[in-house]
Amino acid sequence: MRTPPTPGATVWLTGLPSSGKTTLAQALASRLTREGHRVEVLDGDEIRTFLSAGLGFTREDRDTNVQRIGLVAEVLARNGILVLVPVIAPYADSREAVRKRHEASATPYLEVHVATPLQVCAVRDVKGLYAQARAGRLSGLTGIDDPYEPPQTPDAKVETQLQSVDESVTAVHALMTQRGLL
Ligand SMILES: Nc1ncnc2c1ncn2[C@@H]1O[C@H](COP(=O)(O)OS(=O)(=O)O)[C@@H](OP(=O)(O)O)[C@H]1O
Ligand SMILES: Nc1ncnc2c1ncn2[C@@H]1O[C@H](COP(=O)(O)OP(=O)(O)O)[C@@H](O)[C@H]1O
Repeated sequence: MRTPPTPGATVWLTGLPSSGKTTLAQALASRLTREGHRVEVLDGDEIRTFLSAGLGFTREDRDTNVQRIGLVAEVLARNGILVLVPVIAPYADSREAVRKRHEASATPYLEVHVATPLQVCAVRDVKGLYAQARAGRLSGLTGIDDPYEPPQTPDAKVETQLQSVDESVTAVHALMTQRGLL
């Protein structure tokens, strides 16, 4: 007898720039793929090059970006894919709308707060954005002079400043298993 297929799901990784969203999503995707799952990573930078081309970083544009990504994620997840979304999504109401979209189709949705402290993110500064902001060459950087509303009740909180990438992957993987998604 065939075992029933596991459902798809969206796992949204929200957090500051350089918090570890992309690294965690890619490492988790590799593990899930090795385990035989169908996985997609909706990478913020790639989405902004195509699906959200032309959008900037005003509140309105970020909301539009997040809702577009939420729609694509829900469509994929509803059709059995595990969708990992490493996107800042700084506004709580915008994240809530994405959760509601998933609830409306009974599609599993997990919100993971990649809760690396700002000071650690600013030292990592993977893309040099914090340095640009310090030098006065970039304004509206999330966490510096643009808001980041931390999730009040995330499904998980990942403290990457205290863990290796493997440990963070294991934590999210364990949550997905516990919720019956794997
Ligand atoms: N002003 C400003 N604020 C925040 N981030 C900025 C900004 N300008 C460019 N970037 C780069 O764009 C990436 C964020 O895109 P997202 O689509 O994830 O952001 S959002 O959810 O629409 O707010 C983000 O990627 P990550 O560093 O991977 O988070 C940044 O590299
Ligand atoms: N436990 C961890 N999880 C994820 N990233 C980590 C962790 N520990 C250290 N890092 C490092 O933090 C940086 C995060 O960068 P990135 O994933 O591009 O962040 P973001 O996508 O949030 O902007 C990478 O250099 C990564 O190697």
